[in-house]
Amino acid sequence: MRTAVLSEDLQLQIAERDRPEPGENEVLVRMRSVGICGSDVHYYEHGRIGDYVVDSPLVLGHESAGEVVETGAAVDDLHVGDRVTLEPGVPCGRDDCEYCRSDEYNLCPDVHFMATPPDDGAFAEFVAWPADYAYRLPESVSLQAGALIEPLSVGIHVCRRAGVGLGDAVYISGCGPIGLLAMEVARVAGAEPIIATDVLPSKLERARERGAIAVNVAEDDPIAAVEKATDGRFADVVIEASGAAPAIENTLDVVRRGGTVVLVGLAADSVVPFDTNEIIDNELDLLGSFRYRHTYPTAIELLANEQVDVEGLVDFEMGLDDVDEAFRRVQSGETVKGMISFD
Ligand SMILES: NC(=O)C1=CN([C@@H]2O[C@H](COP(=O)(O)OP(=O)(O)OC[C@H]3O[C@@H](n4cnc5c(N)ncnc54)[C@H](O)[C@@H]3O)[C@@H](O)[C@H]2O)C=CC1
Ligand SMILES: CC(=O)[C@H](N)C(=O)O
Repeated sequence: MRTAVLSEDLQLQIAERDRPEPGENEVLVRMRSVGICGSDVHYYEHGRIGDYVVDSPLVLGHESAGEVVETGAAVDDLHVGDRVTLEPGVPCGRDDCEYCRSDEYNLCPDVHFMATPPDDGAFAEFVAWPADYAYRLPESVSLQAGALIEPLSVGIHVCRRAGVGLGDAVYISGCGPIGLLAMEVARVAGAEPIIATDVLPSKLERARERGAIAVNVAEDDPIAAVEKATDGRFADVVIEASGAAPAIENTLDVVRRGGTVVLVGLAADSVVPFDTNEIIDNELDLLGSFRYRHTYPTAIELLANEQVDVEGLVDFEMGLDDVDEAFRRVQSGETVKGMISFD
């Protein structure tokens, strides 16, 4: 089968690999649609994210959907022909794992996560995956939308962490896929107004189309903008989804007293100055949000009910053979989401 493999010297090339055999609790999925995530592009450019280093050939891609073509002997709830999306993180599930036991499985330290060294991802014609982490898609949900359940899940988890609710003023910095999808979920939860910031007009336009007050922080003062939008009250919830140091610093200036700040964007340099007394004086809840847990069924429902739009994020779709060109397009920074489709 064909796969797109990133070599140790950071060449992204098509390589032939053996088609995997599904284990007894696995399904074999013929891939149909796989999104290119910022983390894929980061590995492609730098060969590492923190301690995860591409020191042997790695198949990228973790936003995936396809069709079941074979099932393991012990799988009885999925069948050949089912259209599925794959949750890319499979925790260890051991009884002595505190996180798996407590159901905070996204925090399992021994998770296997697609396209995170040494675990291969989904830019491959076939992927064998545990059936427990493969979710059937209703007919009304396209395979492209199914693949984008992964970043949508990040948005659901961040809104759950923040407890976004009816009438909350939500401020989101960063209008990439994560910021925009957090915005979609916040809107469904009843947030109003939503103030979104970025430094690129093309990204801000996507936020505006989705009903947000869009602020270009390269030109305008975000603090004044949020003050005006909330009649001086400031944001109930701040979601930082850019990873940019100035935006992270800014979070404390745009949140109301007693409000919540959730950091989801990963900073290139995680040492960002914070006025800790401000956190205390204003009794802020400062939270982190890491991937997601129990979000796939919710995401499928949101899509089936047409409550959120994920396909509107997609700028282009290319075949697996053009994967390198597709990565270069995403690298330009002007697109929100590029997809690889399979024949
Ligand atoms: N915590 C988690 O579980 C996850 C974290 N991430 C992280 O979330 C962040 C967002 O992911 P994507 O949307 O895929 O990235 P992205 O790179 O597509 O989007 C980031 C956006 O922030 C904008 N930006 C840059 N400087 C800014 C500033 N000063 N103020 C406001 N916006 C600014 C950029 O122009 C860009 O549109 C990344 O740091 C990524 O690594 C992604 C997935 C999961
Ligand atoms: C940080 C990422 O972008 C990636 N989706 C991950 O969850 O590792």
